Amino acid sequence: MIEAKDVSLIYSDGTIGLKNVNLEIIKGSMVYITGPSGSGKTSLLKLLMGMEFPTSGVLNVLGQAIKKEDTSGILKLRQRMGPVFQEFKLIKGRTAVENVMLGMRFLNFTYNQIKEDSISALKEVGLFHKAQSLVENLSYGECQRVAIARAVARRPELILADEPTGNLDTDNAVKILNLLASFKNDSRTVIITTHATHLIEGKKGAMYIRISEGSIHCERLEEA
Ligand SMILES: Nc1ncnc2c1ncn2[C@@H]1O[C@H](COP(=O)(O)OP(=O)(O)OP(=O)(O)O)[C@@H](O)[C@H]1O
Repeated sequence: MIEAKDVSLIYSDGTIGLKNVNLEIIKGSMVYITGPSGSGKTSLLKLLMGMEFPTSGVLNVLGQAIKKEDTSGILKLRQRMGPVFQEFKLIKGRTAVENVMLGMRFLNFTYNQIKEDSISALKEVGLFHKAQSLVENLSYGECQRVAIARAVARRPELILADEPTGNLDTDNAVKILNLLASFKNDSRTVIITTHATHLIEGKKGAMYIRISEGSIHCERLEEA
C-alpha cells in the first residue's frame, strides 16, 4: 500500500531532505519513524501526503503515484488520509466540534453525517465534554486530541502524525501514542514520527524505521 523505490527529495535550495529511500509498508501496519532533528522524518511524511514530490525515484501511496502532474489524483488521495500536523492547524474562534467538522468539509458526506461523525470522533478521543468549547480555551493536550479527532473522523485508510508527543509530559505523551495506535486496524495504517524512542519500544507487530541524514538506517519489525 506504500512503496518507495529509490526516492530522493532535494529541496529547491539544494538541501537533501531524503536520499534513496526504499520502503514497503503493508496495509494495516503500525509504523514508528524515529531519527534526530533534521534527519528527514517530516520530509518523508510530506512525500506520503503529496505535499512534496520525489525529485527522483518512484513513490506509490494507497495505489496513487505521488507525482506533481497528477493534481486531481493527489487531492483524492488526501481525502483518504488523516493527517495530524505538528502545529495542529486548528482554527481559532471555532469550537472543537466545528474544527473537526471543517476537516470533513471536502468529503462527500451530508451535514448531519459530518456532525454525527465529528461528535463520535470527539468521544473516541475523550473530549465529548469539550465539543462546544472554543479551541483557544483548550489545553495543549486537548488541542492535540481535537486534531486527532479531526484526522480520524474522516475514516481514513492512513493516519499520519508528525511528532505528536512534541510538548507533552511523559504521561500525556504515552496516552496520545496509545490513542493513535488504537486507530490501527486491518485496513487502516498508522504512521507516527517521534523523538520519544523510549516510549515506543517493543510494541508487538510494529514496524520501526530509523532515519538519519535523509537515509533509512534501520528498519525492523517487532514480533507480534
Ligand atoms: N522547505 C524546505 N526547504 C529547504 N530545506 C528544507 C525544507 N524542509 C526541510 N528542509 C531540510 O530538510 C532536512 C530534513 O528536514 P525534516 O523537517 O524532514 O527533518 P525532521 O527529521 O522532521 O526534523 P525535526 O525532528 O526537527 O522535525 C533538514 O535539513 C531541513 O532543514
